[in-house]
Amino acid sequence: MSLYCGIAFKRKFFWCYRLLSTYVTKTRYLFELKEDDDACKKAQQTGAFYLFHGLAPLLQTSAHQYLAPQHSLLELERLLGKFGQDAQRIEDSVLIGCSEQQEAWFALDLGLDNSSSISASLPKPEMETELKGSFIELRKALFQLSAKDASLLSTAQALLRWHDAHQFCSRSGQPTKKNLAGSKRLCPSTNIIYYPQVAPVVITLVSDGTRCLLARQSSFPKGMYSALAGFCDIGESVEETVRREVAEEVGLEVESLQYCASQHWPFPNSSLMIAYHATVKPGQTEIQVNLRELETAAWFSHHEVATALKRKGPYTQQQNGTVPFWLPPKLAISHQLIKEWVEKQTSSSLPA
Ligand SMILES: NC(=O)c1ccc[n+]([C@@H]2O[C@H](COP(=O)([O-])OP(=O)(O)OC[C@H]3O[C@@H](n4cnc5c(N)ncnc54)[C@H](O)[C@@H]3O)[C@@H](O)[C@H]2O)c1
Ligand SMILES: [Mg+2]
Repeated sequence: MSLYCGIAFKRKFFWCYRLLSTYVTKTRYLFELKEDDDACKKAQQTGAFYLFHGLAPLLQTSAHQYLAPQHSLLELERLLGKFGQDAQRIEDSVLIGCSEQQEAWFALDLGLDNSSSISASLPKPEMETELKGSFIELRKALFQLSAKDASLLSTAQALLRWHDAHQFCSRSGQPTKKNLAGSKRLCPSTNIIYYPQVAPVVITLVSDGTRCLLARQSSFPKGMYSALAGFCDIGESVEETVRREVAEEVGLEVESLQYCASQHWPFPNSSLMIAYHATVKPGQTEIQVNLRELETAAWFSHHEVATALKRKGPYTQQQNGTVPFWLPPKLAISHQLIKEWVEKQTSSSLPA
């Protein structure tokens, strides 16, 4: 063995036997389950299942919060048997993550009518009674879930929706087949592989140095304002999308940009929200609202925004006919963006 080979061998040996961190081990395990149907089938034996009906997750109520119950494979087989369904239906489930102890987590929709005959929709009220919970629209429940459940159920819903909408090959028109984990679909006649899609969306909090710009769409709950958001067009960088969206929606030109954070967002389909702080020139702040996109937009002072952050909507109309101005709840990235701006303004106004 040459000196070079000896060093390479030792390096390889060290690499294989080095203790991997829990995070790396978990990531590699999930990768294996996505690539290998047999490994995924084995993981289902000891895994936990989250149930959905027509894309609404099964939830149980506990002290002003919703909990997402998990079911074992055995419980699921028993449930399907009770409703005259074949256990083969479990193959429709999708992998959504795993615990640090490598317990794999799956999601299964019992209400979607699949192209295969084994997957007829199961009756919702009877299932709810049997499962001692309710299937609740994710949009209504999201902000009353723990951060972990919200993230898991958002991923699950996005993935289940994508599979439901991509059962046929867009080239051949033939049925596509999902791999067991649900990380892709294959058309057996053209060999085209389809992967779950995510739409990039920018969300921008515009500031003129002392105030920030917030807007409303008519579809928002009454009184709620948020930062400006918009889908990326094909061919654009995210920076270009920020500039275009701000110009399109409020008629202002962005001067500088600063990246804040990103978030998966399951509505309306599956978006990757990419959040930015932006500034406009102090002298160029006159808003021209694009009424085809927004109901209204306005500048708000630090004090107004800091006060609104403390309010928890949604609100109903008050006796004088007004609704208090409030902001999206904690789990939404717009909240994080606005909170960060408020904190930055507070610290920059403090004496050094
Ligand atoms: N998580 C948060 O904090 C947060 C806050 C605000 C908005 N959002 C999300 O951001 C998204 C985008 O905001 P917006 O509605 O102002 O976007 P927008 O300003 O781009 O306007 C929406 C319009 O864009 C078009 N469009 C282009 N590409 C699209 C695509 N891939 N999917 C759907 N429509 C597309 C449609 O005509 C649609 O009506 C919304 O879906 C909203 O749920 C999330
Ligand atoms: Mg918009």
